[in-house]
Amino acid sequence: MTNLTLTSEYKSFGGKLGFYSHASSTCNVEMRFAVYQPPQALQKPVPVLYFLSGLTSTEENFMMKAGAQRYAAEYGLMLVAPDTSPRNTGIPGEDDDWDFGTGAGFYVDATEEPWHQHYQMYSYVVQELPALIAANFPAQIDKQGIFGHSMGGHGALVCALRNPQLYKSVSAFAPIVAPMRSPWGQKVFSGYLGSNQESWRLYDASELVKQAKYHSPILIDQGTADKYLTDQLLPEVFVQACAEVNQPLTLRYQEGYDHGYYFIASFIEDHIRYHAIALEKSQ
Ligand SMILES: N[C@@H](CCC(=O)N[C@@H](CSC=O)C(=O)NCC(=O)O)C(=O)O
Repeated sequence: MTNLTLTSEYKSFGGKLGFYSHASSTCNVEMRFAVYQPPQALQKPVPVLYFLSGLTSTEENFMMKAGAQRYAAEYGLMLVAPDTSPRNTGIPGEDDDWDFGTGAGFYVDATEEPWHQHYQMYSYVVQELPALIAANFPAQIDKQGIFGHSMGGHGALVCALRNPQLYKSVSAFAPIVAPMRSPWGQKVFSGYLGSNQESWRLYDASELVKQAKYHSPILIDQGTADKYLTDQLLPEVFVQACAEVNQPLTLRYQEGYDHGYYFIASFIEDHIRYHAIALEKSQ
């Protein structure tokens, strides 16, 4: 494997789950990610589905808790889950808050010191990681989809809306769809991007969708018992933005579900099927 260290590997649903580390040229520090290769990948290259996790998560949470491998094996998709931030960078205070710094890279390219040198999660996810996947795994790199949860749902929407040619499908669980209006978003954008809110717009799905519609319908699941629903997630802002530009959106409010992985696991099959169909159809 070029430039990758395999740290552990497990057989799962006839396929292979591996955890990897590597020296990242984008984040200038060691980065980690997980890859699930379905059994079909033994015979031929398969489409790739990236999952971006939420605040405090690592590359492990999704693979351990979502129950996704069963469906990835059924539909023949490779799953890739990166860590949520650089770690152990030496930046003073990087571990002080659970919603800023370590575990909270927010999928932006930081422009502010001292974060700028390492916190380049947008470029890492969109450029360096897909290049590593293409070089080291049996991946159909022209068939990539992306999804995520909460902070990672925000990241997935931003990556897809800014790079519709790279991502043929996008979906999210309880995403932060209007970070410029949410306390989490305002805190991290101030720290990573500075006070000029023009630069924040590049990382706000509700702003981006108004600039350029996405080529395919977007799927979002949102629990009604999610404690972050009304102050942090603000799905109604995205609904309004999509309506303004006639962007097809399926937003499903799931009665009684909270923000956690029991919710994600309940609807993971729908999301994987949605991506499998879209990636199969894509050119
Ligand atoms: N520590 C926090 C709770 C953090 C939390 O709920 N993280 C979510 C994502 S929230 C938005 O991005 C998560 O996915 N956690 C990982 C998991 O495995 O559940 C607190 O004390 O409130």
